[in-house]
Amino acid sequence: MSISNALLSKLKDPSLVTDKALIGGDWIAAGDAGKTFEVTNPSTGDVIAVLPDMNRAEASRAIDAAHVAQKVWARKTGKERAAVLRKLYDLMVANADDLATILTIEMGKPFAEAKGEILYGASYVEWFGEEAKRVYGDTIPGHQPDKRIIVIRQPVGVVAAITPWNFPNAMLARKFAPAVAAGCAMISKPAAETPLSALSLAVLAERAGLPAGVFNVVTSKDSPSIGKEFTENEKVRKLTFTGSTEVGRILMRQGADQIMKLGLELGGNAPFIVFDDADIDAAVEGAMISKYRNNGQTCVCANRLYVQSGVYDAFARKLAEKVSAMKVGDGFEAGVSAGPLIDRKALAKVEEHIADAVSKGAAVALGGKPDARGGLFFEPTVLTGVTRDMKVAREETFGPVAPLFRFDTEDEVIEMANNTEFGLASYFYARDVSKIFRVAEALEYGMVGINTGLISTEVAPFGGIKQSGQGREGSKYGIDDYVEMKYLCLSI
Ligand SMILES: NC(=O)c1ccc[n+]([C@@H]2O[C@H](COP(=O)([O-])OP(=O)(O)OC[C@H]3O[C@@H](n4cnc5c(N)ncnc54)[C@H](O)[C@@H]3O)[C@@H](O)[C@H]2O)c1
Ligand SMILES: O=C[C@H](O)CS(=O)(=O)O
Repeated sequence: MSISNALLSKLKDPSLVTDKALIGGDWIAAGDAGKTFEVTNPSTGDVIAVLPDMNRAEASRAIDAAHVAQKVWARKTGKERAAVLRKLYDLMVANADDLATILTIEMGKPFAEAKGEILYGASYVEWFGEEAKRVYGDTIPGHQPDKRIIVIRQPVGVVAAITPWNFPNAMLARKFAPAVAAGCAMISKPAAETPLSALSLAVLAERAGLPAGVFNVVTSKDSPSIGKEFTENEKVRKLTFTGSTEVGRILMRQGADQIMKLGLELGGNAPFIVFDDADIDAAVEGAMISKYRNNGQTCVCANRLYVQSGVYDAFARKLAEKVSAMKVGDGFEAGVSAGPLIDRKALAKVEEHIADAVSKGAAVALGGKPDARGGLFFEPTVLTGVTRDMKVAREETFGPVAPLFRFDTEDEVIEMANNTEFGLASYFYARDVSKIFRVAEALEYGMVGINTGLISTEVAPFGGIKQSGQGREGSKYGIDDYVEMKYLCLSI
C-alpha cells in the first residue's frame, strides 16, 4: 500500500483509507496505462499517497458498471434505499475522527473544521435517507371523462459527479446522497488534490450495504479527459459539478450536444454589508466566520466587505483585533484556526490581489504577506481603503484576505454588491426590519445571510444564480435534480 505511515499511524481504523479507485465494486490499484499520481500534505509537502491516474477507458468502464447497477438499484423501494443511507450516516458519524484526519492531511484545514465538514457531509446523507421515502407524484383531474392523469417521478439514471478540493467530503456527499436516494448510480471524479476523502466515503458506503456499481470513484490528474467522457458518453444522464465558473462553462459546452442535464455549483464573490444600525460585535463575529472559514477557501466566503461610513473605523479596528488573534499552522496543531493554502497557485493569487489593491491605494491594516513558517501558509489579512477598481472587487480571492470598502447610502451599496457576474451567497447586518426586507429582496444572489455569517445547512436549498450556477443542493428541493417527471394519461 502507498499510503504514508504518517497518515496510517493517525487512524483508529487504517482500512478506512485506500489508494485504490473503485469501479463496479472492484478496488483498482493501477490504471490501464499504469500511470499514477501523488497526493501531498499541503502543510508539509510530504507525499501521503500514490493513486491510479486513470483515463477515459476506465471512466467508460465505471459508467458501464453504473448503468447496469442502476437498473437494479432503482427497483429497490425508497425505504430499502433509505436503510442503506441511514447505515452510512451512522458509519460516518462513528468514524468521523478518522474521516476528519484523512481530510485534514490531504486538504490542510484544521482538524476541528474537518470534523465539522464530516458531520456536515453526513447530515446530507441523513437528510436524503429520509427523503428517499418521499419521492411523491400527483394525480390530476382528467381533461376528458375517460381520462385519468398520473404524474410519477423516476430516477434520472447514471449520474457523473466532479467535485473540488476545498470540501472533499461534503461537496461529494451533497451529490451522492440525493442521487442514491432517488435510485440513481454515480461515478465520482474527485479533485486530484484530495481524492482520499471520496475513497473513504466509498469504503463506508460498501460497508453500509450499497450494491457494487451504484457508487464508483475514478481517480485521475487528467480531469479534462474524464470530463469529456462524462459529457460525451450517452449512458450518462446527468453531470453534477462543483468548482470554478470557468470549468463549469467548459462542461456546459461539452454537454450541449447531448442536452446534458446539469447541476452546477460554481464560483462566488460574496458581498458582506455592515450598515450603521448593525450590531457591530455580531457583524465582526459573522465576518470572522464568513471570511476566514477554511482559510477563506470556500465558495460562500465574504469576498468584499462593505461597511457604512458611520461604523467603518470601529468595525475595521474590531475586526483587525479578532483577526490578530488567529493562529496559523498545521491542521493537527491545537488551537490552529488557519491552515495552509492548497497550492502555490492559490498563494500567488492572494499575493497578487493584495499587491494590486495596495498599488491602487489600499492599506494593509493587518497581515499582507506569507507567514513566517513559509510553505503555503499566509498571514490572515485585513485591507482598508479598498475601491471598486481593484481586483478584489471583481475576482474571487479564495484566501484569507478581508478587503474593506466604505459606503454611504443603501442604494450605493446595493449597486456595488450586485455589480458582479456572480450570484451565490451574500450577507448583511442591520436591525431595521424594513431595511432588512428591502435589502434582502434587492440582492441578486441565491442565498442571503441576514445577521449571520454562516448559512450552510442540509435543510436549505444551497445554490446560486447568474454565473454561480444552476440547481440546488440540499433541502426538500434537492432531490428534484435527480428525478425525471413522467406524465401518464390513462383512458378508461
Ligand atoms: N458553489 C459551490 O458550492 C462551490 C463549492 C466549492 C467550490 N466552489 C468553487 O470551486 C472553485 C475552487 O475549486 P477548484 O479549484 O477545485 O475548482 P476547479 O474548477 O479548478 O476544479 C473543480 C473540479 O473540476 C475538475 N476539473 C478541472 N478542469 C476540468 C475540466 N476541464 N474538465 C473536467 N473537470 C475539470 C478538477 O479536477 C476538480 O475535480 C472556486 O471557484 C469555488 O468558488 C464552488
Ligand atoms: O465552498 C463552498 C461550500 O459549499 C462550502 S459550505 O457548503 O458553505 O460549507
